Amino acid sequence: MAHKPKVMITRKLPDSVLDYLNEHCDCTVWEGQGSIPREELLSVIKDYEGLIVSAGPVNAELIAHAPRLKAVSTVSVGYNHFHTQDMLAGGIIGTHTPYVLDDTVADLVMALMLSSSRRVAELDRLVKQGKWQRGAIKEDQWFGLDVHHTTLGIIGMGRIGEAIAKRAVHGFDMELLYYNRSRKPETEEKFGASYCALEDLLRRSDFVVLMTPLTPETVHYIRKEHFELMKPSAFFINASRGQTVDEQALIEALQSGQIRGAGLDVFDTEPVSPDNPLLKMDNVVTLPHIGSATSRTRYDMAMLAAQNLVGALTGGKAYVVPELQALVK
Ligand SMILES: O=CC(=O)O
Repeated sequence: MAHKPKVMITRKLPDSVLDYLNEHCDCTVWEGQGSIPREELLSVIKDYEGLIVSAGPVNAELIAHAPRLKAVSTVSVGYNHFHTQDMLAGGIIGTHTPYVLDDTVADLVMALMLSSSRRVAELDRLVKQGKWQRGAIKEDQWFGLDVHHTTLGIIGMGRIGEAIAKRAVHGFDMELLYYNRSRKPETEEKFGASYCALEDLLRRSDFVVLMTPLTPETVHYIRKEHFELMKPSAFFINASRGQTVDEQALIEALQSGQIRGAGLDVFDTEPVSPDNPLLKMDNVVTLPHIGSATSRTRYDMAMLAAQNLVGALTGGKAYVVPELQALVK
């Protein structure tokens, strides 16, 4: 019988994904609560050739404990937990799950825009608290701001940025500005989008959506001086990674009224600390990092991560992250 690579799976996966993996690999699944403790992972990883994760650093420390490791597959599109220099030096292939979540994350970004500007979460709380009584509150106190026919600025025009652009331009008649490392002439044509400098985008947008991946270059990419440029009526939406924003500067911009509100799916520290001031603000919609969390998309991501791992271990097809593609050429 052909050699089946030993694979460690550090998170729960659907049964049919496990069945697929078991056909190709000799699998061990972490059965404990939550994610596997680091010490536990470091102590068992020495026997494994493959690893499935969704968080936790894949770095020199882990690689030093893993003499047989060949590939790590993350069940996420973001791979900021991959220390790609260390992986390159160790010859460890890293894969991720692009494409399958683009529309689902774009839907959530629209939800954050709509719920922050139309005060959906805030007014839902108010109704449930029995405060919807005629005359008790002046109705215009509940008014929000429109999404349609306003200006959207997207920072980071990748696949998810494009899926947001499609909804915003074709569904909500929004004018689209974008800032990206490189210009995207096709996107400009398809959505009538204008490429502009970051500062210009911040000044002109009613909604600023941050979609840039977290890399060493994008840590605290949006800071105090950026919020200072935004309109007092603008909303800041983040569904990328919390560390792409200086969270303290965001808190201060919201407290001082420099911007009108925010829709956040990600935080500097996750799970977010219960005493984070953002949780006390009615003008901020807070979600627990659920951008891709629909049953179908999470299933597709799990299956793609499994296929990636098998592909990476057997020389087949896999979505290897760009920084590590040299390992499979
Ligand atoms: O945040 C989710 C992902 O990177 O897939």
